[in-house]
Amino acid sequence: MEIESEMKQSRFGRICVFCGSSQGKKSSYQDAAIELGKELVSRNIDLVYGGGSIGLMGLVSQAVHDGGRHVIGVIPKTLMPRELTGETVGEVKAVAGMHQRKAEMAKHSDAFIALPGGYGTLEELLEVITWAQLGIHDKPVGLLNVDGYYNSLLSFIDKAVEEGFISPSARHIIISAPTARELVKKLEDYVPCHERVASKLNWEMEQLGYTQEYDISR
Ligand SMILES: C/C(=C\CNc1ncnc2c1ncn2[C@@H]1O[C@H](COP(=O)(O)O)[C@@H](O)[C@H]1O)CO
Repeated sequence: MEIESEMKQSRFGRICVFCGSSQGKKSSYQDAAIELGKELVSRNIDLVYGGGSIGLMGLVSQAVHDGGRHVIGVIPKTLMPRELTGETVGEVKAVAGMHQRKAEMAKHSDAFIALPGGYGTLEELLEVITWAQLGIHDKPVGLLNVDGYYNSLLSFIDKAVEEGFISPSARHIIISAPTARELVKKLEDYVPCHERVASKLNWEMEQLGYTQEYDISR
């Protein structure tokens, strides 16, 4: 029993989940979103996500909310009408636009997980990977590779390493696993080991026009 409670003690207070605004064709994608929500609840981790109730976003947020953990949905004002994104559970943070949303989601999270999704999910995932590579943050980034959904992306990234566009140490930024339980366990154990382009710099997202309140490294 003691071992069980030790296992559930997380180093993360909040995890940001990127995922499809669609549900995907296979029920395994929907099951994985709910499983991930339950896994966060079992480890007392709160959720940060893109807001709304559509697609996998709705399933993961509902599962975390139903389990009694806090949910923060970060949503641009233009996407706030209910007919666009549905009802948001938990706390809603309204932001000016997509860039501010990503910075705000990152700032409030201790780690990131991508479930299956489309362009939006890929863009959010690749941005936090790029930020890790640059040394803007050193928060773990996980890919929930449900039913091999991300196999071709992982192969492409390996190809980019082979061809000299991604350094082998930066390849280690992405942590992947087929189930939520295995993935969160790996994220808990993650130690950053890539060479940062500009380590220990106090990034303030100046390039995006944000001030110190958007420093996501802390
Ligand atoms: C475009 C319209 C509705 C989409 N509604 C969305 N509401 C909230 N957040 C969204 C929406 N669409 C994309 N996102 C963000 O991107 C990620 C999912 O995108 P994907 O392309 O489905 O993978 C998600 O994490 C959100 O942050 C009106 O027709």
